Amino acid sequence: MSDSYLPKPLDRSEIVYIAGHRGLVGSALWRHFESQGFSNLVGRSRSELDLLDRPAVFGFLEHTKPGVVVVAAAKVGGILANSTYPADFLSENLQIQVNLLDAALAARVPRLLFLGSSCIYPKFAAQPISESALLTGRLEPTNDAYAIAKIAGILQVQSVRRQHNLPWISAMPTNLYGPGDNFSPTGSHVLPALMMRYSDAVRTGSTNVTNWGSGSPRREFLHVDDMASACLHLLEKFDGPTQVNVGTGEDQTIAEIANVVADAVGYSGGTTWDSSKPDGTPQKLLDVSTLRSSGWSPSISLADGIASTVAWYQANSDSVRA
Ligand SMILES: NC(=O)C1=CN([C@@H]2O[C@H](COP(=O)(O)OP(=O)(O)OC[C@H]3O[C@@H](n4cnc5c(N)ncnc54)[C@H](OP(=O)(O)O)[C@@H]3O)[C@@H](O)[C@H]2O)C=CC1
Ligand SMILES: C[C@H]1O[C@H](OP(=O)(O)OP(=O)(O)OC[C@H]2O[C@@H](n3cnc4c(=O)[nH]c(N)nc43)[C@H](O)[C@@H]2O)[C@@H](O)[C@@H](O)C1=O
Repeated sequence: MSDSYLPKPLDRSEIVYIAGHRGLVGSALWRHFESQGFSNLVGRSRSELDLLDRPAVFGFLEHTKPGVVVVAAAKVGGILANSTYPADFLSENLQIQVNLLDAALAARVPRLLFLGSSCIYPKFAAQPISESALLTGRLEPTNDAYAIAKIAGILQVQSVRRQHNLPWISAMPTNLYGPGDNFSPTGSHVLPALMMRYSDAVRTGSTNVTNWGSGSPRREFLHVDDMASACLHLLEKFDGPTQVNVGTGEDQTIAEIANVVADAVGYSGGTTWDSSKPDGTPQKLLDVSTLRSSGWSPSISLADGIASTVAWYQANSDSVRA
């Protein structure tokens, strides 16, 4: 039984496959693993390996034989994308993760980290949300399809542990942000959207900005470089069947966050709120005591993280993903 596995430092020459290595999280994982001395990182772009192509995924993992796999590939988007395209979010995410996990099992990959999301928890879970809240209540409708796919991934990891004795683990990140984010005006998460909107207002001299929803929902944000460091920490220090929450343990209202972004870009005009857009879940603050007690805590403050990401966005605004 995998409960007997003792987590240990990873061999820096181990083959580490980062699925989704060009995305927000995957690219941060790549940077972090490189900075920690890993010399055999493997990544494949979608044009090189479409993770929806099951035989191709099996062939790739059988041939590559990684010692570690991190599943950071998924169909990801903000509240509007999730609520507009639920069938795509459900189907693509189920296929990507089932293909990767089945192929990793066939290749007997010894260590695997599956990434889910804090939206797996019930809409009205007690705050802060502990890992034990999983499957105790109804999901938030704007992202229930995506959440169900992620819950299936957690269950698949737990099932492989039980049935096949492999020490695979799962982590549930809170809302993430940082360089390399998706800056699509309709598809992105809130922070990149605010950075674009307030930067544009300063550039064009506009004196009003309109954001989505009421501004009252509370969210917790973690810089993606901290997320990458938490992933390596978990791979080296944690083992167990229960998914581990990854966050800061602090949250703010969206209106407060909007003010931080406005200040970071030097915007001094007004802000209004478009109530025709969804608020989503009222609060999503993770209980991060499991991760903290394993010896990890974040190192990038929200103010510093927003300031550096704004600077990154302004330097790269011609070439960001949209
Ligand atoms: N961003 C966030 O706030 C949060 C993210 N997470 C989780 O973290 C993980 C990574 O998310 P994030 O980095 O933000 O997402 P991104 O959209 O930035 O990156 C996802 C990556 O997956 C790749 N991918 C998607 N579909 C396929 C496919 N069919 N074949 C090959 N590659 C594919 C994308 O490739 P391509 O670039 O070609 O599209 C991209 O590189 C996900 O599991 C997500 O659920 C969890 C909580 C919050
Ligand atoms: C990470 C997480 O991300 C998604 O859930 P979410 O936390 O609701 O994410 P969001 O970042 O899109 O919105 C946060 C809040 O912010 C408000 N808001 C204001 N103005 C904009 C705006 O311009 N864009 C967006 N996207 N939101 C805005 C918005 O109305 C909401 O109240 C999941 O679908 C799922 O993918 C998931 O797991």
